[in-house]
Amino acid sequence: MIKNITGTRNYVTSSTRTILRLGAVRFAQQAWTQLSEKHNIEILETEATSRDEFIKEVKEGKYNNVECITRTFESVKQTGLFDNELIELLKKHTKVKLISHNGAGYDQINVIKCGELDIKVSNVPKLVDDATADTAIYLLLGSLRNFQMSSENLKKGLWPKFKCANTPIGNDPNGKNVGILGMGGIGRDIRDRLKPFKFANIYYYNRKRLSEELEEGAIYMESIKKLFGKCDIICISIPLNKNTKHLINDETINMMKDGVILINTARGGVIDEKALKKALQNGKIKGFGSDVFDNEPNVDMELINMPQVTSLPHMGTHSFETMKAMEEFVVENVDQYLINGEVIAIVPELA
Ligand SMILES: O=CC(=O)O
Repeated sequence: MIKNITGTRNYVTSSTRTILRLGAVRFAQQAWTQLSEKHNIEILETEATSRDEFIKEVKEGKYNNVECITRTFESVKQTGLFDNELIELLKKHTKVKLISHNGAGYDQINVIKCGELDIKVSNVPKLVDDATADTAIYLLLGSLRNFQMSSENLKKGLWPKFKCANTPIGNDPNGKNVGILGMGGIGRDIRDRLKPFKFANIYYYNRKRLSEELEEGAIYMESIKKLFGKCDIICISIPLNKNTKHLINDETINMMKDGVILINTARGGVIDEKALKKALQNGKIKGFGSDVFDNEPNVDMELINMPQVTSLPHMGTHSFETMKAMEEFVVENVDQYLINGEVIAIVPELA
């Protein structure tokens, strides 16, 4: 008899299903316990603190019986990316059939390779939308009004000597055009939150135009160029993949209006940060509000320290309710897989 990590006692028999759980469980202990009570499972965790150590464990056969892997965004520190090398190794040294990722964005996983090797990948759509859209609104208002800068100036003691602690005068949303690049669940939730702010128009670009019902008054632009040419503020909410890597670069920044404000709650890799810094320096981009950065958590401090930048350390879904729901959804995907080999949310590339 083994004592499962969840505390339930299961016998490991030939029918025991093995799960490798990567990354901390903060709020879904009960869901994991219920899973252990429902199925005859064994849950393993890694002791690796680096990719090299993890690969060693895999090669030594520690995970030979693993059928499902659950992972978090942060567990990349222990395993590195789920790239070709790691996926091939896992295929060779385990029985992996499912990777259940805790997050909407799954750019850390080469899902195409997984598909080729008959490994399903599930993610967490929808549940992240509200918290991420809230974050976009915070960044948008903060960028328009220079709130982060004012707070830093306040801490530096620039008040009362200077009015508003010497913060430059900001702008209202009223009458401006706002654009949303990527009109999936998060983009649509951003649109809904933007409505009360009296923008002149809410434009969007998406690979496919939405039905009128789903558009809910947002105006479709047929190209990124048209969207960028119209908007005073642009919110980015597209996934990172090989087509969107550095989509915001010198050329596309040139398509934008002078003095545009850019908001990113998607992934840092969508923006070429060299081009971004240049555009912030020469004023083409007036403000940048972002929750995500290239090479995070080792971010470019020169960019972070620019006064026009409103920044957060990737905390779009960092709220109790959302994190709990996301963790529980990962368990639901595993449950479904254990029942019939399917998952609730397969990533679109493998659907
Ligand atoms: O970044 C957060 C997510 O992908 O869910």
